[in-house]
Amino acid sequence: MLMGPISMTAVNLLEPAEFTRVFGNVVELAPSIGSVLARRRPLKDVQHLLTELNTIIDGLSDSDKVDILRRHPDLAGVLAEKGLLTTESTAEQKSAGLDQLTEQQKYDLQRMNKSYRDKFGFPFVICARENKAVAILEGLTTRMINTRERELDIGIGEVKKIARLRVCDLVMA
Ligand SMILES: NC(=O)N[C@H]1NC(=O)NC1=O
Repeated sequence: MLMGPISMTAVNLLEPAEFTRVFGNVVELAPSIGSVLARRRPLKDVQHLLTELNTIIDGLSDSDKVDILRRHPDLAGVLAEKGLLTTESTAEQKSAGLDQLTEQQKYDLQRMNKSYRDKFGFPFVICARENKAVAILEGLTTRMINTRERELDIGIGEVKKIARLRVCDLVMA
């Protein structure tokens, strides 16, 4: 069991299965991304790791990108209410103050999340650690009017931001 951030030297030495275990959730519930990343080693530094990770994500087909978005839990959704989020997502949603919403805010967010999913066929994804609850509610309203193609792009951009912060928690700078 690894405790705390690890050095890049250690990252490069991890057995493939161990690497996938450690990096298997930098993209939410997408361990296959971790496995592909394992094969891109040796990695010079954190920046190199992040560049490779972004290249892997950019190289996915549109349908695989949609699949990645669909692995993300709704913000302040049913899974959050039931305490069934991943450890990472729990901390992220908390950092945005999504565990402190008023009943009205929670209702609004859940209703808008549903409209968004109905329109685009994938959930609204935003990097919660870079946004507070009010900004998330505003972002959802603004992004709702975009095209599906644009939202796939923005959503994947947010996945990369989430992944970057998760990587920074795992690896020493
Ligand atoms: N729907 C959505 O954006 N979920 C995510 N965002 C984030 O920062 N962590 C998540 O799980």
